[in-house]
Amino acid sequence: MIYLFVVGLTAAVTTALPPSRDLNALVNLSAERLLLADRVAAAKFGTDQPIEDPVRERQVLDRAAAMAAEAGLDATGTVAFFRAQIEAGKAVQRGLFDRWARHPERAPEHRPDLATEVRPHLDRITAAFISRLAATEDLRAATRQCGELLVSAKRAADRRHRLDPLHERALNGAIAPVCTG
Ligand SMILES: C=C(O[C@@H]1C=C(C(=O)O)C=C[C@H]1O)C(=O)O
Repeated sequence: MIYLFVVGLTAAVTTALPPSRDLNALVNLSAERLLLADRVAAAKFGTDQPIEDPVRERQVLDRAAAMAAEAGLDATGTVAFFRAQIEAGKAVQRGLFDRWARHPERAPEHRPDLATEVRPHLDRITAAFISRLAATEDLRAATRQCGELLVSAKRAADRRHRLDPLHERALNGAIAPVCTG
């Protein structure tokens, strides 16, 4: 009950954004989430915590679906969008594990705490995503306009975050569902 109230309140606040004319903020959030995968990987590398955690994934997707419903977004499409974010994030984690195993000198020295530091940040990004998905609902269709806006937003995010090939490829996967309507 309290949970539903909090979800409702969050959605009411997060959907208050005016409609967007571009996809820049949405794609930027995807890039930010992928950069956070570096901290997720740093939290897990050298521990027995696996990259993939199906229980946590279910929680992320269920929360996104609940928030989508509150915001009047299509739950199936929203879950597909978050599934793409999760898969892209795991691809980054795998790439970093591989890199750090081959070059231990490049492995992070600090191990952030997944539960208290990193996942709360990911949860805030989920709420921001819902808000941005609602603000871009009109733009996100299988149209040429959406495709062009997506290419432009992707270029802007690549430049802004100076993404390396690992993150750049992952971002391609993360934004693939944006123009599927
Ligand atoms: C980010 C994590 O790693 C993986 C990716 C997840 C995600 O992108 O939300 C969730 C669980 C894990 O499968 C995590 O464990 O929190």
